[in-house]
Amino acid sequence: MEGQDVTKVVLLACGSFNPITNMHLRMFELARDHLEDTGQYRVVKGIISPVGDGYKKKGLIEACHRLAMVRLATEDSDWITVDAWETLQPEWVETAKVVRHHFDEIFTVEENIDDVDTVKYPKKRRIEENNFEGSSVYKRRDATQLMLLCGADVLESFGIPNLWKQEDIDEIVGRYGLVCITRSGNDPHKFIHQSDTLWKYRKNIHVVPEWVTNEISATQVRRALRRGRSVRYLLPDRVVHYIQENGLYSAESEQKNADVVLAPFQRYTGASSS
Ligand SMILES: Nc1ncnc2c1ncn2[C@@H]1O[C@H](COP(=O)(O)OP(=O)(O)OP(=O)(O)O)[C@@H](O)[C@H]1O
Ligand SMILES: O=C(O)c1ccc[n+]([C@@H]2O[C@H](COP(=O)([O-])O)[C@@H](O)[C@H]2O)c1
Repeated sequence: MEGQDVTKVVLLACGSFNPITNMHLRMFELARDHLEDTGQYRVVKGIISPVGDGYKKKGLIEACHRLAMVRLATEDSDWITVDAWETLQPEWVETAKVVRHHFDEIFTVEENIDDVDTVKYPKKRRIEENNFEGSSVYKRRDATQLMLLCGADVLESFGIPNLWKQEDIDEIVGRYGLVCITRSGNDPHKFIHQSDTLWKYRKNIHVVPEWVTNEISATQVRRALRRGRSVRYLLPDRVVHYIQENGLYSAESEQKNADVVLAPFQRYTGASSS
């Protein structure tokens, strides 16, 4: 029987998924094992949220295809799902807003369950902490916690000057929590140590080591496809077939958005989108 102090967790992964790879799916398995090993959490759901076309990153193919591939990739999973809300927004949505949207969805469902329960039990209100200090996110004991799941490159991108808004980092890490999968070339522990913000919220950041070095990246997959090389076993078979049937990822598609001078996420940095 589950202990009183086990917190239910929903994991949310945001990214281009251009295309989804086996490593994206593996991230969820690694994160679930790591969190559940602590005895403090039970992971009840994983959500993949592909970025919309408004992100305008170079080489980003149409959202409908990226979404279809994630659907095929998660078809057999009994806990990892795809959510199209972010993907279908006409403009790029900052990640903090995406996390907030999903939190509100979970909150609404739980409040509705509470409303039904009120007939028998007094209504339990969720009390949000106004400041994000400390590790506990919500005072209501049975509330589901939403955590952002990402690779160490995304965590380290918090340090790129003006790329992320400071208040968004505070909200994501301080209010919700982060699960970060190590990636070769990144040192999340060192990065957390060197950032005052991340150090302050370190109890909300779960760093998950990937012992089997697995450097599948969507960039490498697109490159292989452009060159007519096999990508079998890097991606779920159904995704490989979808790419073949729809003739996705060519030299031409890699030039998509190449003429975009300043993509929305580069609004402050002017950094290259390639
Ligand atoms: N090999 C990997 N190890 C750990 N995390 C990964 C790995 N590949 C992707 N991720 C994480 O998956 C999430 C979504 O990633 P994204 O769609 O940008 O894939 P990507 O392979 O990094 O893409 P690209 O090569 O196009 O930049 C991000 O949080 C990213 O850090
Ligand atoms: O919210 C932000 O300010 C922000 C700034 C840069 C990147 N992001 C998100 O980080 C993810 C990065 O994905 P990718 O494929 O560009 O590595 C994607 O979901 C973006 O929406 C978010």
